[in-house]
Amino acid sequence: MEALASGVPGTKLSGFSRQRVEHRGCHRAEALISNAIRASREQPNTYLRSSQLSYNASAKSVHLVKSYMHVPVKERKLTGKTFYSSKACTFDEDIGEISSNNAQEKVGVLLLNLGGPDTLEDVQPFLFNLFADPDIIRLPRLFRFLQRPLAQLISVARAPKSKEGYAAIGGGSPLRRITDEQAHALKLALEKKNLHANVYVGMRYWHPFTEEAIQQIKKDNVTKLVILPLYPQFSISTSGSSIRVLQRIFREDAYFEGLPVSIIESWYQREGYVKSMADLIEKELSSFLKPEEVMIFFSAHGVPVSYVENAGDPYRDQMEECISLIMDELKSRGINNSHTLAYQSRVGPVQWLKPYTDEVLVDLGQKGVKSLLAVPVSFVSEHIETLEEIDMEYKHLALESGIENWGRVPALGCTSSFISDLADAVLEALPSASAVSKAKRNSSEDDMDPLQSIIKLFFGSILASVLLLSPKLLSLFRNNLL
Ligand SMILES: C=CC1=C(C)c2cc3[nH]c(cc4nc(cc5[nH]c(cc1n2)c(C)c5CCC(=O)O)C(CCC(=O)O)=C4C)c(C)c3C=C
Ligand SMILES: [Fe+2]
Repeated sequence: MEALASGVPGTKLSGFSRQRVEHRGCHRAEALISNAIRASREQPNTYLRSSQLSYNASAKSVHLVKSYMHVPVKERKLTGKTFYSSKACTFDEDIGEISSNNAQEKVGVLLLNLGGPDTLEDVQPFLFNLFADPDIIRLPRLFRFLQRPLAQLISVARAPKSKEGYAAIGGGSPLRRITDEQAHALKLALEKKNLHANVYVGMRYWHPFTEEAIQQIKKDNVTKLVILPLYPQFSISTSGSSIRVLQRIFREDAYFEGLPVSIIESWYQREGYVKSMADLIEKELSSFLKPEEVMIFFSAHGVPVSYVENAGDPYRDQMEECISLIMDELKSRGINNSHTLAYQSRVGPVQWLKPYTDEVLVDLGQKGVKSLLAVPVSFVSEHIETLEEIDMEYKHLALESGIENWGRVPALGCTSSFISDLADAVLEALPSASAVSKAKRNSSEDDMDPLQSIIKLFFGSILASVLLLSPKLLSLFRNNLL
């Protein structure tokens, strides 16, 4: 192996990711290096840290290893685990022919998603799974043993309200069907691009569970795996939670420990995604009588403020960056509508990201906005929060508040430009697949001595009883706020 070029200095940065691009034939070696340098300069917030190009004479291939860093849009003090703040960066350069899989290689793509109840009977157990997730209800370590009893309590209390919502959209979530369709479309798109891969679906809170998909991947003897969460932006509560489940499984299974894996943590910044969103918005705007007067209303799923401000969740930064990329794309097409971003679907009594969608709608109506186009932006399938919350609740509220013309952009679903871009993301991620090293256990609780555990349990139980029987909590149940 002969090194051809290396080294580009970086600047003050806060995390880095590595991408390996394989290119057949060495005639474009110099061009690739200069492209990489140019691309790193053109990528906002991204800097090429180093690059190394080597030529393998026997394989007749050139390897370009690019290490580059990402600086978050706004510097925030991250007190949480830095694991959550990194993201896989990709260049939109033409990397030439990507090697299609050889005979022994079995590529798998695992799509991660939230999952939803198939029937009304599934609603309460689905909610239990959701609230039992420590990435959804983040209890202090001392109270972790309360996670499941609390999940039981909250899921039973919330089920009637959730059931009404699912009943209004046909008696269950469409998420499983749509995600299966996306998986099928992605498999076809990959085949078109010369990659034969099995595409699996792993849901976090309902069937088919991530654990089921993982068993199938092992059965199929997959030799390289790309993990693709179907959330454009990363949040601790969505992609982070699913990746945490995978990390636990991988740690405990020798097969997965040795399996080359590549995780695409977020992809809201991909040109294909941004353009596909802009296409949908442009099309929907044209259905208004006076398209130029329509306000584009991005409605993102909220998360509690504490995720962003205390736990280092990059979600809000990524969401803001995503909106500005979509608006830039629209501007480049001569579409200069006004726009705004608000957060929907808050649950429970804590503070969530603001401004809240319902409050902004009322405000805009009062200020005299007459035409509004709602754009769901955290998720790429139709689901309860688009079909019920936006199309029914928010539409009703908007019309009541003085907005006269209402429209809603559909979710991307199986839009071909979008699926084709996801396929490109998979192809670009494949070369960097590497075995997941055995993560160090960092839970001091696992190593706690038995006496310490008993003391914690004792005081924890007293506090828990006080908490659970507190008038505030009981009134929340009565008022159906949970
Ligand atoms: C209680 C905390 C919740 C956080 C944090 C949260 C983050 C979050 N969720 C999505 C996407 C979806 N959530 C969906 C349903 C749903 N989510 C919560 C709670 C939190 N979500 C609940 C209680 C429910 C159930 C429905 C309800 O009772 O309101 C779904 C819908 C699935 C479906 O069945 O159609 C999606 C999708 C994102 C993107 C996100 C953080 C960024
Ligand atoms: Fe949610």
